[in-house]
Amino acid sequence: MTGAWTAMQRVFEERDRQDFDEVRIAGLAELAARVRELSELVVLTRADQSEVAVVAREVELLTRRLAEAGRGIPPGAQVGEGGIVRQLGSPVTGALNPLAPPIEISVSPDGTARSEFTLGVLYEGPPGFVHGGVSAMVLDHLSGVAASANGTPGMTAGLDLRYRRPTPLGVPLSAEAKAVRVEGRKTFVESRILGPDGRVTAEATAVFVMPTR
Ligand SMILES: CCCCCCCC(=O)SCCNC(=O)CCNC(=O)[C@H](O)C(C)(C)COP(=O)(O)OP(=O)(O)OC[C@H]1O[C@@H](n2cnc3c(N)ncnc32)[C@H](O)[C@@H]1OP(=O)(O)O
Repeated sequence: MTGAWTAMQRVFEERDRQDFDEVRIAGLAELAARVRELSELVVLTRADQSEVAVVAREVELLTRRLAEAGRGIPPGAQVGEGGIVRQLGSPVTGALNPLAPPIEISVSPDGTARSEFTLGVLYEGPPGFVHGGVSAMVLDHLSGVAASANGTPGMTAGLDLRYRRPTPLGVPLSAEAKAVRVEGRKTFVESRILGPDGRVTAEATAVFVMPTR
């Protein structure tokens, strides 16, 4: 293990030492889900201006209420089926992060990381379609899980994306990633997102490098 990697592991360990039992995690996941719904309605609401102002004030009061309990450090991780590490605050998979869709990932015995998910209006790029940066985020993360599942984790050093066709919003998508080659500290991972018709919408080749410093 190297300096930067060891430092990151230490941060993870410190976060994992926090008292986040299953009940607390479930409670915070529920709160995150409600905030996610609220966020979507902020984009979609047809409420008039005065109602919007009242709701904004109420949300401000709720935020203050949580702030009164003080700020801690982000939550740690859960180890799920197949040893998959899921950071609870991740912007991709984190059940406790309202910005995360959040997507669920499983890893099959051959090391393929897979996910099925739907991305709503909060992730829109071109009207009716997923933002390209969001697709990149999903593929980066899924590829990282595949590299870890291969026993060769690392930091994303490169992500080469090809957007084949627009990725539709609000319909079931699937994605998969698999490590295809390891060269010293480098792990190459291929990944793709498929639309509901099974056609590839975006694909990527990522290289993960285990830091030396
Ligand atoms: C389970 C959780 C999943 C989470 C998934 C999400 C992952 C992330 O978001 S990680 C965050 C984004 N990435 C980063 O912040 C990384 C920032 N960069 C770094 O820390 C460093 O540049 C790092 C560690 C990638 C490489 O550093 P360092 O070890 O000094 O690299 P360096 O010595 O230049 O290169 C190592 C090798 O990789 C190769 N390499 C570097 N970049 C690339 C690239 N883009 N493509 C191909 N090869 C590359 C080099 O050519 C070199 O090859 P060789 O050993 O054959 O000469």
